[in-house]
Amino acid sequence: MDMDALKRQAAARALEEVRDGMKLGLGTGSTAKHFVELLGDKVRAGMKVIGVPTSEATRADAIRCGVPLTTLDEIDHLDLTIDGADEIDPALNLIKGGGGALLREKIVAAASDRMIVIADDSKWVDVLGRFPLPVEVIPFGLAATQAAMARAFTDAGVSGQMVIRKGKDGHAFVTDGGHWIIDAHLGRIGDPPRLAGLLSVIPGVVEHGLFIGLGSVAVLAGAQGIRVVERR
Ligand SMILES: O=C(CO)[C@H](O)[C@H](O)COP(=O)(O)O
Repeated sequence: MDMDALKRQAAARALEEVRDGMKLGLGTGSTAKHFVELLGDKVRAGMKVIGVPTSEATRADAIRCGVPLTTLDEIDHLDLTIDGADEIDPALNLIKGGGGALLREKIVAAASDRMIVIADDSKWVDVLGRFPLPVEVIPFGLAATQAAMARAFTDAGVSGQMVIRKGKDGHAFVTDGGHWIIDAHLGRIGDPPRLAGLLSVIPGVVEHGLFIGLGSVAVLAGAQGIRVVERR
């Protein structure tokens, strides 16, 4: 089975957790897009839900699929967020931000009672860090921010190249919030909560892609079927 079919299976399994009347966080990326499409089918069949999109891309998808939307200005709390991830470890720590939406994704996940992470099982890893860690930064003072990030990496026992993400036009990729992303190629992140804490206090860092304690359940689709892993 191809990867895209696995992503859709994970999305379909997560949809079983959605109940009438729920306020939902809608993730970003190819797996989350499947979820939004399947949710649109349910809405057309009469299900009443309302969603908060985590990116302009997801907003457009949700509108196309007929999913009613609101914002975290109008409501301050969500029942459930369903989102993809770039890596998931056994503690359900995540690396997110491959699609550049990590800031809104984290705000939405943090406003939710539960977060279901949907993925094909290639995203499951023993230790986070093979996927470059996205860090959303303010362009002002970039060299100083990168120097502070390098010190944080040393303190957390990791190291690696920092690459400013480029868009298709060859210029710096700009997030929905107007910031840039540095992809940090760290290899193995032995203590993700420690690194998360060290990055969070750097002034030029808007947010980082380590999601610690936010994922409640992971739904992983693989050749052998679907595995549901709950955070202990
Ligand atoms: O964090 C994300 C976007 O910022 C995505 O959830 C992550 O990149 C996974 O994407 P995909 O489902 O396309 O593999």
